[in-house]
Amino acid sequence: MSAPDPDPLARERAHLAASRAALRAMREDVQALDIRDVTANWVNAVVLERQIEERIKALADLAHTPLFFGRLDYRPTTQQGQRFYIGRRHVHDAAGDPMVIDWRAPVSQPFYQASRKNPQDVRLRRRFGYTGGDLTAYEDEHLDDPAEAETTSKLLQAEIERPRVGPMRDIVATIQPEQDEIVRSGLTGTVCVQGGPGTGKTAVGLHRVAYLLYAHRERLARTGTLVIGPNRSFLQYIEQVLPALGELEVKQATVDDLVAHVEVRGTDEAATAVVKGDARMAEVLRRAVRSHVTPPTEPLVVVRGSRRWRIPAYELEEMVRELLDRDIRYGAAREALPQRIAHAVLVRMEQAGEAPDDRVQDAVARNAAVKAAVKAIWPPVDPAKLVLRLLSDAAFLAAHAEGLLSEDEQKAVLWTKPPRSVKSARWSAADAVLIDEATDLVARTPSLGHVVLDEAQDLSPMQYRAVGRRCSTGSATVLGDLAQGTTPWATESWAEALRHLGKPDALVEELTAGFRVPREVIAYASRLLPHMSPGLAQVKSVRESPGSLEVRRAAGPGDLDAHTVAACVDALGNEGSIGLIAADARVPAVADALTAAGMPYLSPGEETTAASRLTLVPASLAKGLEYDYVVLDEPAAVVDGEPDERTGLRRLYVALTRAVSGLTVVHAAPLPAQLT
Ligand SMILES: Nc1ncnc2c1ncn2[C@@H]1O[C@H](COP(=O)(O)OP(=O)(O)OP(=O)(O)O)[C@@H](O)[C@H]1O
Repeated sequence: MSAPDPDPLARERAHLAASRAALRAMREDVQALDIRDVTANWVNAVVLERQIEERIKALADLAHTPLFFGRLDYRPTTQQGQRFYIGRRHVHDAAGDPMVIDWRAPVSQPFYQASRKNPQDVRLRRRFGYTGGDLTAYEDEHLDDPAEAETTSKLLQAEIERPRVGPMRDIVATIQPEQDEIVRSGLTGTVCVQGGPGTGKTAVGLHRVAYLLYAHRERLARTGTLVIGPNRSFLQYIEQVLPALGELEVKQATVDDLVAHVEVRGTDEAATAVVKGDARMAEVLRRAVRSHVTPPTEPLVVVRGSRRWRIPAYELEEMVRELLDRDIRYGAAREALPQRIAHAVLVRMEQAGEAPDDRVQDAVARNAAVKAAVKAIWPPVDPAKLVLRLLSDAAFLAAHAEGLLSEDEQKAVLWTKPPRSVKSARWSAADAVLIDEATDLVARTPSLGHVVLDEAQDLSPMQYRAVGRRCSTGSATVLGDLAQGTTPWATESWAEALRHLGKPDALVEELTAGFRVPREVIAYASRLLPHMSPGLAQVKSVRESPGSLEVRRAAGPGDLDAHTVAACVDALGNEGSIGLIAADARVPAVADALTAAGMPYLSPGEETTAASRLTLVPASLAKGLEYDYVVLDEPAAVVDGEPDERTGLRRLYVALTRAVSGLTVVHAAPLPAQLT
């Protein structure tokens, strides 16, 4: 046993200073690189220079981001009793010895996983607390001391409650064991995470990407990674997390962005969108695309020089049948057909004693008669025009929907006033997904290496398919909460969703510990659960914050705006961000009331700053977002804003679960009965 350290904090600060100096030296080394001798040409030099610039950027020492946040001391018997500092990036000294280890490295894993039950050879785990950029505190767990009492980390609590300004931040310092398991699960498997509000699904998904990029950098650099979120404001909210972890190459998109083949200007009735989003539409489209193939009835005659070569109809038909039977895209088959025909011609030439070479084969494939035959047998299909016809031409739809869609369902998807052209059509979001499916039937959509799909519960089967084809040869992280499904087609079961995604073997994990919402607030919101998602467990909040919930009643509807504004004024008395959530229909009135009171406010997605902390959030955009304090205006209006009660209650559940530190509910109308 070594003697107790008289001033541990000073020693840790010294290590921080030394690590910073080492990082500076690493940066200076890169800056001093002279590439004149090693680059053969100008292009090489430009590429190398860019890489060097990126490396310099990656080695920046951000004053407000702690360089390390943890320390592991191994037992003397393992890792030679080594001590590792865990941080956001790897730092080494002049001799190449590590000063800080990347949180994603295998030796860092016990920082997240080791417990008294399974210490994983760790003797001491130390967590560091920072104020600004200064190391100001630490917390120790002696994992080999059975007598030491199990306590919840105060630093974790402080980290969660640290007031929010600006976009979402990373959680590397405090990833929990069950979260870490998902973060570090392998690249080849798809993981689906079911978790109630604030259980860290989004955080886990983003950290998993960072981990996978570390562990499989080259492969993913080649194939690409993508994070899919429900809307722009959500993507803006999360966009800083990966760059803060040093990952700058991950793309972000909504599902609508992925399928933007046409301009979306129209909307569908719920019943129509449900049918258009149903997986049976995929089969309707498949049939419709393949219906363009017309089996040949005439022989094909190819003239070359003085000779004529004849391919009989039955032989052409065989080629067509063979191409149709294979899992090959319509467009690829269309390209293969002329080559098949040319091959048949060449066989005949050989039989006639000619010795054609490869150039002849290509020439025959490009022969006008062959081209004309292919055009007649296998004409090009324009995906948007095909969908336009399906939705306009009742007979065409009926022919391909036979046995799949009922008459009523067919009626539901048909346009009452068919548009004249693809350009003039008022395409809906669901139509764009149909066009994406048709596009993929014609030409295979390239697959990425890994896709994170957040708020997945809201996708239709056809949307799952659209996402699935973008990771058909890669893997996915699917994140969602069945209780927060608010679309008419929201999924009721992950098994079904994963089937549509094309990943039926995905592992489904559940997160149950709630980090965002205080206990009192989650208990209040969970009263809705039995009425909208029976069977789903209530989130267990890790945080007790008495006094975090307040319900205020206005004397009458005329007083509601004033009460809501007053609640915002009170909330602004606290530090951090304030979200004022109101039913979409109430937003204009609430906005006017704020303006009249001289209170500036932001829209979701606009970054909160110390000077501007209040955001007015329509209930329909609240999903995935969070604020230190939330004022919820008129819950009954939030419920009434949806087409049915269950969706209304789910929307309310989302709105009630956005607060980190406090929720004030303001109402004039009676509260929904399920809440009281
Ligand atoms: N291990 C953790 N340490 C610190 N903070 C955490 C941890 N896990 C989650 N959080 C925080 O809890 C909050 C909620 O996390 P997140 O938004 O990822 O939850 P979610 O499950 O996606 O929620 P929702 O279902 O509402 O979208 C965030 O502020 C996140 O940073």
